[in-house]
Amino acid sequence: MLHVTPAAPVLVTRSLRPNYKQGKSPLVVAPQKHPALLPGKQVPLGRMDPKALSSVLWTATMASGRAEESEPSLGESELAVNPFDGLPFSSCYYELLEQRRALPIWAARFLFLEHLESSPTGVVLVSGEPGSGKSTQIPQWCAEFALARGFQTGQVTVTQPYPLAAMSLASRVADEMDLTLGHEIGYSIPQEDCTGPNTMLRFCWDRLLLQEVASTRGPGAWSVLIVDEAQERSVASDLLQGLLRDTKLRNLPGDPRVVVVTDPALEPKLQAFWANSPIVRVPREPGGNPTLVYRDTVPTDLVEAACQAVLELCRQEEAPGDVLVYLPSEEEISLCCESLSRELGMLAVPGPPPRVLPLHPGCGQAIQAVYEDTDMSVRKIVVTHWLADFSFSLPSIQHVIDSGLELRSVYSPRIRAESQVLRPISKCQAEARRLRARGFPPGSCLRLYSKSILELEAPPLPHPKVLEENLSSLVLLLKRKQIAEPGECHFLDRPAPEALMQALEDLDYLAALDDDGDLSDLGIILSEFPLLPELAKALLASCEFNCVDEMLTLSAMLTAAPGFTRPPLCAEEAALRRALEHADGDHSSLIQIYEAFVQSGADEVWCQARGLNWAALCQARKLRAELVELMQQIELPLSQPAFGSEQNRRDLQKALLSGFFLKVAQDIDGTGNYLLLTHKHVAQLSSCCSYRNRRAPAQPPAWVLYHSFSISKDNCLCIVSEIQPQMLVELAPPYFLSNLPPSESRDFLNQLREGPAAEAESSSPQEYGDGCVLQ
Ligand SMILES: Nc1ncnc2c1ncn2[C@@H]1O[C@H](COP(=O)(O)OP(=O)(O)OP(=O)(O)O)[C@@H](O)[C@H]1O
Repeated sequence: MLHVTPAAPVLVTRSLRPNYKQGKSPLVVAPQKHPALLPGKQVPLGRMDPKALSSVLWTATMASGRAEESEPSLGESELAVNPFDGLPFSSCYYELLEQRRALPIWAARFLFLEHLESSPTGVVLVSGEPGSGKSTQIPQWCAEFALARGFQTGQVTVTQPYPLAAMSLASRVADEMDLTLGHEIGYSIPQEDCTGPNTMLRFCWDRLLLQEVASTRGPGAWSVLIVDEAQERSVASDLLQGLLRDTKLRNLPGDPRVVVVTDPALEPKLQAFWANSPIVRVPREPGGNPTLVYRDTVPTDLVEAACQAVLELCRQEEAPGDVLVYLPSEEEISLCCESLSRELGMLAVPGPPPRVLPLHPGCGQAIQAVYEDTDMSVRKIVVTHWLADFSFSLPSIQHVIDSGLELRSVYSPRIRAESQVLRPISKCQAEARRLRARGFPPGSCLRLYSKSILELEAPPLPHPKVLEENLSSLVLLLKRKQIAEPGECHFLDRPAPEALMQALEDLDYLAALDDDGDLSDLGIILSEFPLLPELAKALLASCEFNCVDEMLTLSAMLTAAPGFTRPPLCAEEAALRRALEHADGDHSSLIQIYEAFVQSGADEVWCQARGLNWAALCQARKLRAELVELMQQIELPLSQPAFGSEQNRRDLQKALLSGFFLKVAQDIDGTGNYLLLTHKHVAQLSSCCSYRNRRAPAQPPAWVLYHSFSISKDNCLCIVSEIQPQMLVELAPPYFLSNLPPSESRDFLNQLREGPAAEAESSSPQEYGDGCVLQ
């Protein structure tokens, strides 16, 4: 619930406020908050009649009305106060207001506000093309609506499918509303909560909101919930909509509203899903269509083809303007940026060389650079992938180069494996990319593929992620607080029954469910952690095995820094990296890398020299601190660091096996062909695995535990450590072992269980028996 600070009875100078924005007039004024923000002056709950609505909307949204008509003189600006903080608008506000009013969505403002007030379902749909102003303007109008109602049911929350988009939008909207980021406007993304007690508009990663809703943490109430970028079909966005439609999340007092924002391509599906809800269609931008060119064949080297196309544009004097390049993956973005930076520096064209900017999740906060207007005479080349299909609208783009492919991770529940799938983008994404080059004058869009590929191979809409992800975390959340049975919940597209069954089975093996299929006490604790269920289980088990310190590091590294390395660029880098490898396997190497990183003082240059992703390691450090806090809140014991001792090595193995017993493989012929116990699938160690890099003639370990299995390029096991089968027998639930598909490995394990292990168990219950406490 939002706590609104009453107006202070003293004079306040704006310059005294933290994060005070440039450009605001340093006037000394008495705060003049909107009456709804003053104590005892709140607008009554419930529906308002249309006249009251228009009067309240006028007051709330037109408190800045003088401002919106035209930029006032200095004397007038002293009168025009921001209704959200009672302070005069700055000159920046008026500049941005001009830009806002030019957005296509501005024409639909009053229609939207009317629907928000009067929608019979409490839900409003908004459909408009990328760049029309949906993500930046709708939240502001909802904040005005909520202000008119006194924020009685909480803040306005906007979900985004990508954390970086949430962060970037919050910063932009804070500027547009002339408010302070971290105060009235905030954002919540993994390991970063930039909100305060007075935050009334919050941009939130959709997954995080779902986690908050399911757990006991977080606000859990809102005046308006905006589900933005619904066409991205993230699991959390689809699920939130399902729960909202089933009114599982809408039994809140005070008539909270829901706004679902989408690209026009998903509009028919959403309209059917949200029957009887009004829809606001944003008028099309009047800009001309870009010239569209197809290539007859898909180039074998996409990076090279994209670079050549950029260079060609830069050589043409008649083709000024910024360029947006779409490639399939982060790796290709990096290669393309490196190559372009090299070649553009040597290009013989007048003026300064263009600026090359990557735009992908690994960029972190640096992502905002794509919006910064440095020198207008410097051309910007932004290289990106699916992240900028619908988010990150850049107004200066004139030319688009579209590879037409995307690399996505797809999970197969049958073999519990991720695969990296290179596939054509959907027609909807191709159209969104083309529209980025609309404008005055219209630019160009080069598709590095043929028209027939688009027509015959591209699906109409982006793939729903609920059909492509491991659902165990989702099912855990649904079971929490008994929000809904996964099978009963309405989804825009129902997840495959096989995927739900596998998720339930995995949770059952982890002892997260009780005999009735409800969440067990252990399951409730697991659901509190922002970790994969098996990793959360390993962390809990580490309390039993006295290795919490190391497991915390490992959990943070496995979650926040999965892509923390790239293949070494040179022999020196490879040697420095090899020095960080640990003889006990990849998990211990991760701990060792983290500790060395902390010892270096989180030094970026130290990371670069070893080919380590500095931003990912910083993220891991933040997550580790968050996990420590969570452990303390739940009153779980912490332990002293003991990394490197023999006892600690064994303890870590036990803790890991308690969560990851489903991910064990045996080398069946002594040559590195590993049989996955759960599916009888054979895989090899990944080329990054420390066991592969050992000096010959080292033998690969006979039994391993792996973190993930990918069938994409090389059918490989990633992040692998040796285990003892005896330990597996002791720590995995007995019925898991009996349920394994028939194999020599299974027979061996069952023999171990029935034979000496049983004796060992009875004679030495302390050895491995501790794990049973958690089962
Ligand atoms: N983080 C930002 N920094 C600066 N300007 C921004 C930022 N985000 C959006 N804008 C500006 O706001 C305009 C409207 O973008 P907005 O994101 O609201 O459109 P949209 O319809 O939601 O498109 P999309 O679906 O791509 O998000 C853009 O043209 C851009 O100029």
